Amino acid sequence: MSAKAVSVFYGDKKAIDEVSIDIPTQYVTAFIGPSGCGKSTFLRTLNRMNDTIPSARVEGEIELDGRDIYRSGMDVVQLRARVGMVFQKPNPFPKSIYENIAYGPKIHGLAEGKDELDAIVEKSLRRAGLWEEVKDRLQDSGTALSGGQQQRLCIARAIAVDPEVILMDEPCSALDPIATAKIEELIAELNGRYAIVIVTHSMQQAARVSQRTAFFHLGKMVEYGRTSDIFTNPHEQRTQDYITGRYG
Ligand SMILES: Nc1ncnc2c1ncn2[C@@H]1O[C@H](COP(=O)(O)OP(=O)(O)OP(=O)(O)O)[C@@H](O)[C@H]1O
Repeated sequence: MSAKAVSVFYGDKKAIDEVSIDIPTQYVTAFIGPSGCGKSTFLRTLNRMNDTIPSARVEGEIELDGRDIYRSGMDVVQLRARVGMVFQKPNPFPKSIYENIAYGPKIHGLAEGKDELDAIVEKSLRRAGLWEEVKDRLQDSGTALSGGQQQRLCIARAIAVDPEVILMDEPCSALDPIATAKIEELIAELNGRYAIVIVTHSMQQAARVSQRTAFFHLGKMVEYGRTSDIFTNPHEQRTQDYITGRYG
């Protein structure tokens, strides 16, 4: 995916100012920066989640496989399958574990029959590291799982429709350290198969899970580069100030 000179407005207020970035498939990209700098706003432009906010307006270009995702005629439901999203708070459907995963492949016509659907459900749950924990209770409600399991269920749900990109907006902020560690391990396992973008407030987490980091400040992307460089040798004073805890 790539963004070129993307600005986002809420009414008259500019929340993102001409951000350009390439999001490569082979890396996990972390978005960091102080609260309110626009990380989530920018993340949501990447699968047009901002369309759901009436006052939001996007300028610039965002391409997926070389085609503008804001072009007229773009099927947004299809787009959100190709660019999946995992939110701060796990949000499984109030349906069975099985249905949480099967729903997407069904509506997108990805399975021919029950056997194929079963196979997608199993593969997605395995990939999300949840299969062993739930294989004997696939008909239980997804909402009855622990918070960490629910978040892995949401990741499995995103995987089930075979996305190219997975966007994660602070996916561990509602989880305890053990559940957080599991999600981080999972991100490492998924790395390379999908382009992953993660918004995080934890610089330790960004350093652990990502290979590329973008630092945002006041709606601008101040610096982007290898995560190791951003944390050890940033070029910009504002990045240096943030990572050394001077603000944020
Ligand atoms: N729905 C909205 N309507 C109006 N303004 C909004 C809306 N959502 C966000 N904003 C404003 O846009 C700016 C960027 O917010 P955003 O949530 O993207 O920042 P963030 O860096 O993700 O913050 P945080 O780390 O606290 O989640 C803020 O000034 C915020 O108040």
